[in-house]
Amino acid sequence: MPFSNHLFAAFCYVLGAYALFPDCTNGPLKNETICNKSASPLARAKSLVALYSLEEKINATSSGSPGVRRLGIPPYQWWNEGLHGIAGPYTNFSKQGDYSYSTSFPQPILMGAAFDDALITEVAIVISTEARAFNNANRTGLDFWTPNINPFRDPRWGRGQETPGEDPYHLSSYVQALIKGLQGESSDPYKRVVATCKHFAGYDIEDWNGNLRYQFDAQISQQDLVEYYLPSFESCVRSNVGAFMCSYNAVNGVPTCADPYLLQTVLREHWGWNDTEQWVTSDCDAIQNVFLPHEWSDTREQAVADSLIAGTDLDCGTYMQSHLPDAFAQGLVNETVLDQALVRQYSSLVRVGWFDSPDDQPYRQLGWDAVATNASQQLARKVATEGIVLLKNDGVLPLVIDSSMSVGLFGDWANATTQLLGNYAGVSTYLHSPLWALQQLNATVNYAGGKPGGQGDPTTNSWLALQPAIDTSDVLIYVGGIDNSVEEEGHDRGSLQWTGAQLDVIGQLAETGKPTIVVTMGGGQIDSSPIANNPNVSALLWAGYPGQDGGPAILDILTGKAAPAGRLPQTQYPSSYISEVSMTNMALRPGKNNPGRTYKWFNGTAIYEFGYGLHYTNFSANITSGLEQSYAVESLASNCNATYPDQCAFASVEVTVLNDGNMPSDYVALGYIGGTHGPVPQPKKTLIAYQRLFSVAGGSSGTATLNLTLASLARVDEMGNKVLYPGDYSLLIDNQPLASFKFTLTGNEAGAVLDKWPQPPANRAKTTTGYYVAGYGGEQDTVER
Ligand SMILES: O=[N+]([O-])c1ccc(O[C@@H]2O[C@@H](CO)[C@H](O)[C@H]2O)cc1
Repeated sequence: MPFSNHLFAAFCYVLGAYALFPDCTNGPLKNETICNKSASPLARAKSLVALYSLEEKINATSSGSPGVRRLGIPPYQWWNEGLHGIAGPYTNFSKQGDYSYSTSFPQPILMGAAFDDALITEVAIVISTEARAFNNANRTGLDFWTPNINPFRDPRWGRGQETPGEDPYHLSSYVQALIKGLQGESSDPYKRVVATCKHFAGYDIEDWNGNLRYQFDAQISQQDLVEYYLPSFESCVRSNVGAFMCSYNAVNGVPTCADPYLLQTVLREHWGWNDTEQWVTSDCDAIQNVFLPHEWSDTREQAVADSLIAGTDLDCGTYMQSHLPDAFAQGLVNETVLDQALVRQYSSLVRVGWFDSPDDQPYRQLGWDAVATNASQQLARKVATEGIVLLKNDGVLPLVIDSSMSVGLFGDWANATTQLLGNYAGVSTYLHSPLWALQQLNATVNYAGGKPGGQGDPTTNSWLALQPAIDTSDVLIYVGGIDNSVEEEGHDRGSLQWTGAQLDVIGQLAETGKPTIVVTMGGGQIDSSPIANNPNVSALLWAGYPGQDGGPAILDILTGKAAPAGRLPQTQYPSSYISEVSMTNMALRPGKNNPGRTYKWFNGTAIYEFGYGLHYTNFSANITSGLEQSYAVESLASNCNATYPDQCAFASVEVTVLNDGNMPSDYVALGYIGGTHGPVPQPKKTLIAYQRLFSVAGGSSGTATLNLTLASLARVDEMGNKVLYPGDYSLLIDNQPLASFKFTLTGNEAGAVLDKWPQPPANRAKTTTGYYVAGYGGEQDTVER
């Protein structure tokens, strides 16, 4: 469906006065199993689907499901977004008054920089609470197409801002915390909302040199898939996430929405994702793309049949609605597969309580007073503050800003409004810019920011008069960087350099010799070496897209009201990096025309490394206890009986962190495994645990507990197996190896396999027949194509 049609559908939906929920008390279904609260979600959903005609079933494959009036099933819009607050094309914010706004948190790239998983759960609880309140007012749905957890592999990616960063362990841990807050505990009688892990898999190109996301075929080795592209998705499965979204691109020749290997063999069979109440949606219009431009299927009918059979249960769009009737007529698909898809959808709606009366569940009582509360406003500011990263400081920070001071404020972002939010934002409670925040502090403010739209202008013509503001100020603050005019959905960056005239202006400020502080914004890192290397620039901060209270959060850090402790969630590469590797090269390890990707494999020198972040004080980390010197690989592996090797404990390491300075500060302990073991080349180091410590007072210590499992030690072989290898191991905090934590594993050079990876079928050609499709409720079917 073209964009304009989606907009039209959104318009109709927002205007439509639909019934909210099926009426299981008085409606036509009241005596059916679907309304029986003591029956299982599977039995309830099956009973409903059994009442549908084929036409009604086909209609229900669309994200804009029309419902079935004769059965009292209202329309349901599945497409809802919630990346950093409720949002999306079908969420209805009033023009004013109740439900006219909600809480807008920072973009995930900044939330990821906080390395504070408990805080992410708190954020997600606010989002799911606000979602429920909006849903009760018929303004949004109960499932949300968030999180975006494709790892931020290449700094050019226009949507890296939507992710927590580049490291797969970090993403996996973050997403587990997030899903817990969005959905609630697995044991809860009702899910808060359904979360959707997207985009499965290998999706991280928008439009780079004519390589469009709708068409791109990502060539990924099994080793890189298991090591890098899939762990965050596996973490979703273990978090019992309710939905997955397959992506626009193909992986190794097969469009993901039509790939039974990814959707069935990996997702449901190998990882064990629930087969009866968890569903896969396509990305929007991705099923159409299976036909064109992928040309995977020869006809439109074949494309919808291929996708449904492969395991895509819902179509964002109307392509299945339009073409399934002919696919059935041509015998390309049977009703068992369609029933399976619908049973998954409706079981999921049972789990959020769609069919049950408001008295049965707390979430149906939530109203406007649960939205944008004081506590959620404070949380939005806190998470931004926790994420901000201090990259450079000659001692000028923290700044005392009082009425005696005259502060010059410059840059495109100084008076930012919606820029603060980044993409996939709803309507926020307010938008507090750095200028607004500075004006609350009682100092004299000399503002000379760029005008909106100045990003593309390589001159300072559109800027307010700089010189008078410079001359009358004691300290100069520049707030700039990039925004969604440079990095966005559908558009990757062509350069990692600062845009427009920004560096010229920063140079002009620094030349005065007055304290000059630069705050850089945006999701993808920009090469800030000219700032890092300029001795006249006193300080540099990175603040991502900081959300509705971004300005106050920045000022909290600048003034020392909060101490900086965020860490970069992605590598800041030199701008030459992008001429050394094509964006379409998915390999992580260095090789021909590839200097390697991420902190693990990049063989050049980063401007600022992943995990980098300064404080207003000094920390040193150490451990008091050592480890046994030697372990046998075989016995470690054979003693590990848990379903997942990372549930088998190896060691719990207590790291003592001393604050050597005066200021209290948070500190993020990032624990890495280093050493020489397993296949070559070796990664420089691998993040395996982290913990944020809070308010460690000057002169005292905090303790971080890093829980190491066998998965912390495992490496991935070329076939994608997770293997425990003999060799030398060390534990590092940041780049500092802990002297007393070194050990060896002994055993056969081949190591011991902890998790055997299912290989893709040798023949993945489109003519393959007889794809295996697991049936629901224990039955299994092989569907002939
Ligand atoms: O036609 N449109 O209006 C439209 C808008 C956004 C869009 O992007 C896709 O939709 C999002 C659904 O969650 C996915 O994250 C993204 O890849 C795809 C299509």
